[in-house]
Amino acid sequence: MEKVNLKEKIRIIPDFPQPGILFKDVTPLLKDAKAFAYAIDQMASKCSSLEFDLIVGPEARGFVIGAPLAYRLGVGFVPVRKKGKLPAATIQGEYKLEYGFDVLEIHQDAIQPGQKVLVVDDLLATGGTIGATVRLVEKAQGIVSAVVCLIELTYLPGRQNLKEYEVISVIQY
Ligand SMILES: O=P(O)(O)OC[C@H]1O[C@H](OP(=O)(O)OP(=O)(O)O)[C@H](O)[C@@H]1O
Ligand SMILES: Nc1ncnc2[nH]cnc12
Repeated sequence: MEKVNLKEKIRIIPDFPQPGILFKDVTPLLKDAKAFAYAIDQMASKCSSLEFDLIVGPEARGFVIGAPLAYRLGVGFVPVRKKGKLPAATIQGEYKLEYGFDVLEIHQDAIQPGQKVLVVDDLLATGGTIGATVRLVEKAQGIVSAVVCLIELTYLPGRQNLKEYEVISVIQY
């Protein structure tokens, strides 16, 4: 596939959603068919040597990236959602964001004990969201093979906060 400069497709919005945050807006990348396909293919190729049975991704941007990656890699997708959205029995975990707190949930029966999981999101900042997602996978007795993100903010301690896990990213700031 023809190379795409993915950084050119990411728009940086200063002071969103609060002062001091440089928000990395992936919507221009998502609406560009070639860039979106190239981004998913780049993520997929970085996963080629890993063993996994499932992708787990957190709401909302983790769905937009995790679901096409699951399709591309030929595995199923399991959603992790913000509190109160999943209909069946759940496991819950609290987490801290670069800009706030929230609770995430996964269906209790979404992962079979021992299944290998790739945790996927659009962006790794502090690692709060992915850390909470990893904890939910492990509470469900899944095994985290790796954490895979499109974007990594290397000026924040996401990778350090996930140091027990392999962390893969395609674009770094
Ligand atoms: O590494 P962290 O500090 O946890 O930050 C990264 C998370 O923040 C964003 O999600 P957000 O909570 O803004 O929700 P959204 O996907 O629903 O927009 C992003 O999509 C990641 O999930
Ligand atoms: N700086 C940032 N840009 C986009 N999404 C984010 N999630 C957490 N921090 C973010």
